[in-house]
Amino acid sequence: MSATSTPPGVAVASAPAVSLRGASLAYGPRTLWDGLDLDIAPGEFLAVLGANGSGKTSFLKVLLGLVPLGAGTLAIDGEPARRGSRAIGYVPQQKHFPPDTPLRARDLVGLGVDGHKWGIRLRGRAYRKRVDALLAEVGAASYAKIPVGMLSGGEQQRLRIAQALAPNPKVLLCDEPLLSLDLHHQRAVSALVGRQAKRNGTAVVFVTHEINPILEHVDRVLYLAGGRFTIGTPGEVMTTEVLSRLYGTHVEVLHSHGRIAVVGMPDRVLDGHPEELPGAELQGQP
Ligand SMILES: Nc1ncnc2c1ncn2[C@@H]1O[C@H](COP(=O)(O)OP(=O)(O)OP(=O)(O)O)[C@@H](O)[C@H]1O
Repeated sequence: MSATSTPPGVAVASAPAVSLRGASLAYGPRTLWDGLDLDIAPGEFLAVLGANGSGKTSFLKVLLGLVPLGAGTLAIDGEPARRGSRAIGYVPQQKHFPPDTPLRARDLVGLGVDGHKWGIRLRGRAYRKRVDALLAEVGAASYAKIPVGMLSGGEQQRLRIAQALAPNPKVLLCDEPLLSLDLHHQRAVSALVGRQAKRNGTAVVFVTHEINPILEHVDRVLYLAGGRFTIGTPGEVMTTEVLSRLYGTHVEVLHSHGRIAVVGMPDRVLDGHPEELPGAELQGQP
């Protein structure tokens, strides 16, 4: 499948929010991906899928400017990737705040609103209104004044998402943001991120093990496995033929009631060769 393609339903006129050409990443002798050509358009929602260790988080680290490409080029909003770019919002893989963190929920979200203006914190009405709106959007208004360390993992995660959305970024990078959320909040957060893409033109890169909670929002999938990848719409990528070819072994992709289950995925794939068979992982668990 061709790697560089225009996402369906996304306007072609605008310059890409993310552009990779001939990109590769390797740690020592191990290549995670190679020859990656990919444009992500403003407003596009890209899901990044793959087994443990396939390089999903590393892909985000490259976009964040934390890990250099081995070869090829990367532009974020037309500029070379760099640490601390205001064009990027980032929801990291979840870590708990220590219980004694001296920050209330609304202060954490507020850092996303004015965190870049060191020393000039004009916390007036507009600031408070924006923080209140963000808290309401992620369903966190009721615990706005609670210290973050006292909150549950799911509650903390909703705050991180609000913080990442605060500057209205050009590109939103999410690393497994639904992990500790219950089903209701998984749906709410997925819809919020989907809205951010479509209404505000934010390009979303969403790393996940489980495509079902975000399926209705996803434009394209980047699927990584054993040093190889494939890119396309969920309908193009999530098929028995395509994933069996990618994994180099037979996996079965089942579609039922709008959900997708991948059955028979190898536990680990190293450099294109399945290591252990027959593992099974369901992507369709409710
Ligand atoms: N700095 C590093 N140096 C060497 N190897 C690394 C480094 N960072 C990651 N790796 C290796 O690269 C591979 C991909 O790691 P990465 O965290 O990107 O995978 P992932 O797909 O996000 O995995 P998971 O689903 O388990 O979070 C792993 O085998 C990991 O051990």
